Amino acid sequence: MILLQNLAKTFRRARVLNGIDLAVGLGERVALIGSNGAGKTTLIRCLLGEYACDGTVRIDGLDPRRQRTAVLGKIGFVPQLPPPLRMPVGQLIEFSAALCGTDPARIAAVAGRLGLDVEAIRTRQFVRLSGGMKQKLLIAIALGRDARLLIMDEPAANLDPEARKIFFDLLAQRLEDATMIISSHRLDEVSSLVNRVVEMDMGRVVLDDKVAEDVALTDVFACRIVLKRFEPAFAKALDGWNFDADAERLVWQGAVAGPDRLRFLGLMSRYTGLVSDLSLMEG
Ligand SMILES: Nc1ncnc2c1ncn2[C@@H]1O[C@H](COP(=O)(O)OP(=O)(O)OP(=O)(O)O)[C@@H](O)[C@H]1O
Repeated sequence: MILLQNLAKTFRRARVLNGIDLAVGLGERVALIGSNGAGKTTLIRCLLGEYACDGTVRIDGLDPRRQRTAVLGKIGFVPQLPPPLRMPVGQLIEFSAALCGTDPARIAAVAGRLGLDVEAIRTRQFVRLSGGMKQKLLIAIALGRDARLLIMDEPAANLDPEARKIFFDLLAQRLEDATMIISSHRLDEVSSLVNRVVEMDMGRVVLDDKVAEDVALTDVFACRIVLKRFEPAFAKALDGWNFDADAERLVWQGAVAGPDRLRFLGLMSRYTGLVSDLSLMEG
């Protein structure tokens, strides 16, 4: 469904994507993780055809630069930052619905589930809504249609906890019919949704893990983590995982149960700057 071959993107002289090869098939749900500036948003913008780039980008065999309308017709997209649209909310919903061939009422219904009363804000300019309200509306536009491909860039970042939960419930209802790419800083939040984790660092893919659904309930992984320096926050985060540390508290060892593996990696992804080595060995 998605094919990237030797994808590279340079802004002025800075190489931001550096030879990315990635194939995402039908039904795959990818968590795109990585620290700030790793290149996640740039990769997503290349997928949407917003940037000219080197290498190959194909969505269902189509080139998003040359066949932009056809490609965007397939994608429900939630951006990280809302566009500064002056259009009133009602008009934006009508416009988006017409563009995606869906019923505006479907969009309003999803917004309602997320706690956004569209009728009450119909005449307000989109740009004047709060950050969370904008996010809810953008999610409603992406989910209130039959897109087979959902691309979401930090979609839950501005949502309150209740809306966050409903949003993930809504996505869970699409597991059977949609291929997803969700960029997130919180792998623990998306781990129950995804079946593949792609981690980026400095414009490259540094981890590509498809095995989430193969991991048996009984699998146990021996884990060893080496830190560059000790930080109390790390020790606190490992509380409850039953890890032992050496005297300097730089080398940590323990066992991680198979089904907890993604949640554990999500936890570790918050400490990428601190970890110098991490191994998970199937026992
Ligand atoms: N339009 C642009 N012009 C110049 N540099 C850019 C532009 N967009 C992104 N960059 C640079 O590209 C690098 C990757 O940025 P990108 O937004 O893709 O990272 P990210 O992984 O999405 O980060 P975050 O988690 O902070 O959203 C950064 O160094 C950023 O400064």
